[in-house]
Amino acid sequence: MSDTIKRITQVLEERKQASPESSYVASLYQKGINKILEKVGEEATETIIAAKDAAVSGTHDDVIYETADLWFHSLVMLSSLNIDPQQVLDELDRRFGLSGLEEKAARTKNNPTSSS
Ligand SMILES: N=c1c2ncn([C@@H]3O[C@H](COP(=O)(O)OP(=O)(O)OP(=O)(O)O)[C@@H](O)[C@H]3O)c2ncn1[C@@H]1O[C@H](COP(=O)(O)O)[C@@H](O)[C@H]1O
Repeated sequence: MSDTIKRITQVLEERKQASPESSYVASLYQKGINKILEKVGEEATETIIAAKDAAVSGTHDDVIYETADLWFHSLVMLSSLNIDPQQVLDELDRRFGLSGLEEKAARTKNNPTSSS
């Protein structure tokens, strides 16, 4: 796992014992999964808007900032569900080198009614 993800994951785990008054992450845990998912959705939307702006303006600062917010809140979501981010990285590793088009063709062949 990257050192950055490892360090953040460790802090997110520690924040499960922290008070919501002293920690943003603890305040999210206290508000619960629906609030955390709301933040993920909000940050995803802000990332899309920033990326559309970046595609026109060519400036990248906002899209980097918003993507960091999105990744961070996704890590909070995983942590709140007690899912190790390494499992997501393992899944990406498993897919590495497997063409998305081939994977989709195999999936459609096995389940012809699947539309996604
Ligand atoms: N990486 C982050 C990080 N990225 C973004 N944020 C916070 O995420 C929030 C983003 O939400 P918004 O932009 O919508 O701001 P907001 O209006 O305050 O949010 P709402 O009140 O609407 O929920 C801001 O409060 C940011 O400060 C983060 N907060 C914490 N971390 C990491 O988590 C660690 C633990 O943080 P604490 O639990 O606060 O100590 C920190 O040391 C950092 O490493």
